[in-house]
Amino acid sequence: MTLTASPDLTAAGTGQLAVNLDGVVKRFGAVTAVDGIDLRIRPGEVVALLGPNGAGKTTTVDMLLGLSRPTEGTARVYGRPPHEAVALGLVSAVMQTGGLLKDYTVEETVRLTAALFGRPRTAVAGALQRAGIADIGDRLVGKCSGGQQQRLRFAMALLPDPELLILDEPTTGMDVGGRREFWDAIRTDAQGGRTVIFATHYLEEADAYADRIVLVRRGRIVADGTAAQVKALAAGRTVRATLPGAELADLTRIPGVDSSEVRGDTVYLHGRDTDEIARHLLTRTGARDLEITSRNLEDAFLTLTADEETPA
Ligand SMILES: Nc1ncnc2c1ncn2[C@@H]1O[C@H](COP(=O)(O)OP(=O)(O)OP(=O)(O)O)[C@@H](O)[C@H]1O
Repeated sequence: MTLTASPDLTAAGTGQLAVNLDGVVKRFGAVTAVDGIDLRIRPGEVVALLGPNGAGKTTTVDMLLGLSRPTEGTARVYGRPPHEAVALGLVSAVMQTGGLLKDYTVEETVRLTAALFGRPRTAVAGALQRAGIADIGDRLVGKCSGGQQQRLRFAMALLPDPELLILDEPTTGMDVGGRREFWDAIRTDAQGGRTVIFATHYLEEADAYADRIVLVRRGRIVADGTAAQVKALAAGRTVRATLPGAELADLTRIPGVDSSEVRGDTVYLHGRDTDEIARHLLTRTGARDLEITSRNLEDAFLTLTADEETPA
């Protein structure tokens, strides 16, 4: 199955860039984890990298954090190679696990981190406050919930006052309440202008907390737009028709088509104005047996990110 995102959703803006990935490919031996990603993120954007397991999200995040280098292409963060941006404190990360000692209190943990990285003590109270954990400063880390531990990692990441915060699937395993409190803290902080990139496979999380959703499948971007644009793309309908010998490239050019798919003699055309698509098919092509169906957000996400072998 092949799907194409509508061109207006893939257009990148101009201006000073927080992140600039240009033709980035990452291979691990025979495995191509990232297969040609171009991504431009402006300062202050809150961006979700959304995709199923194995889509290449963590590999992309690792390159943005300078933990690995692209096999091809270039990665720049605030105009610099990522490892330099990290060393300068321009970027920090909230990872999913690790890095916490359970016998320290919340506040001691942040103080210790500040001391280790030469951050001023005055930054500690502010970081606890911004992460929404100032009231549990004397709680032992081992007694904190999963959500509180993530907000503690968030507080630690805030110490250098980074321009860009990167979160790799930060709420995996958290309950609904913990996730909400965690994201409320991130959102409130981002209102101050910090750039935030988070990887997730929770569609609702991307929808609720990102200004922009970048859908990744098999190491490629398959859709890129504001949450509202991707939602509109996802909220469209599908025209199914029998059209032997159809070429994907021709289908994608039909007015109103956002994405298309060919399976044998059957074509699937997805778009917002399915009447227009149906009219075109009936008047300009030999299509027959038309059927129009609605898709919900979840279906659309699965379709956009499904593997080639998986029927949509
Ligand atoms: N160090 C590595 N060596 C070999 N293959 C790797 C390595 N790291 C990642 N991969 C492969 O690259 C692909 C992308 O993996 P990646 O972890 O980036 O995906 P992801 O979107 O973050 O998935 P998940 O949601 O499961 O974390 C997968 O097929 C994975 O098995």
